Amino acid sequence: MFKSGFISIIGRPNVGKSTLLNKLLGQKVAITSDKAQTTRTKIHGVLTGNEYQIVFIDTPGIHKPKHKLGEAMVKAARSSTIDVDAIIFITDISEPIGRGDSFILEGLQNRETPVILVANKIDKISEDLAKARIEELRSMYKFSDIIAISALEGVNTTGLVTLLNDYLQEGPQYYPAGMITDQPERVLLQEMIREKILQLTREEVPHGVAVEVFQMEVGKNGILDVSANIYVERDSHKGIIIGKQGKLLKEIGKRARIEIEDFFNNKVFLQVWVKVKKNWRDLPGAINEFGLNDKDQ
Ligand SMILES: Nc1nc2c(ncn2[C@@H]2O[C@H](COP(=O)(O)OP(=O)(O)OP(=O)(O)O)[C@@H](O)[C@H]2O)c(=O)[nH]1
Repeated sequence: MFKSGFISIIGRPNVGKSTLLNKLLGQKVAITSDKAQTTRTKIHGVLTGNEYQIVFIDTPGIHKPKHKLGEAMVKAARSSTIDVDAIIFITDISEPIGRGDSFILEGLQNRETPVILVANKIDKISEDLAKARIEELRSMYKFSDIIAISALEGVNTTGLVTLLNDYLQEGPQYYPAGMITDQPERVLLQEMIREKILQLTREEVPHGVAVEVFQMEVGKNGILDVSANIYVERDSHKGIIIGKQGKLLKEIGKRARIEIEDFFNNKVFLQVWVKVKKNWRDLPGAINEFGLNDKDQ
């Protein structure tokens, strides 16, 4: 009997949702960073075994939105919990349980969908402390299962897949076996470039960055030509991203090119430009244009 199902991964920003998804799939489909609010849209990741298929939905971290983009992100995360077979509520167990966690759990009360507590980052704290925090969480919600893992180090992640199999139902294979994400290649490239910006800049800048790949074609010489615009919200941010004598932009381009070459197994010529689009995170038009609206709503 073939089993399948949809499982949504939700939690506060920065708890490790995307890291978990990538680990479960054995391939990077969602970018990660040490900055909160890295993921901006819902991302489907597909795990296919001999007898099962799990479609994971990675979501933006649930937070108090400060602009229209934030509102769209939280809406995307919330809508992902509807019509799924199970919800993974993932938390960073190395940090004290805070208002952010209880806020999400309150929103999940009275749901019929089972909620699995995934206590992540156990590599960072003692077992006793992890146990105490898990107990505290258990008193806040009636979880259908609880598992402690390290998404980064892959501790207990296969155990999680085994556990998730119990939540699947007899059903079709929704995606072909070799497909691991529904994101178009263009979007993957945009995200790869944005990840490098997140890695190389500090708090204020990366949140206001959007990347648009507007050209992607293999030239006669066999090299893949990729051209992209990086949009920032302020002139000062443009200067930061370009860096002294263009150094930072060069490094962003270099790191992104290496990853894109690796992804396509092809030589790549990457060109990037930095443009200012004032306060785009509050412009519904720009959010639509960058594909950041929640399409299911
Ligand atoms: N030590 C440790 N770090 C982890 C673990 N899982 C994730 N991280 C780190 O936590 C940070 C956030 O990880 P992400 O996967 O981007 O978190 P996210 O929940 O998807 O974040 P948003 O997109 O902002 O909602 C990154 O620096 C990860 O490397 C873990 O199990 N152990």
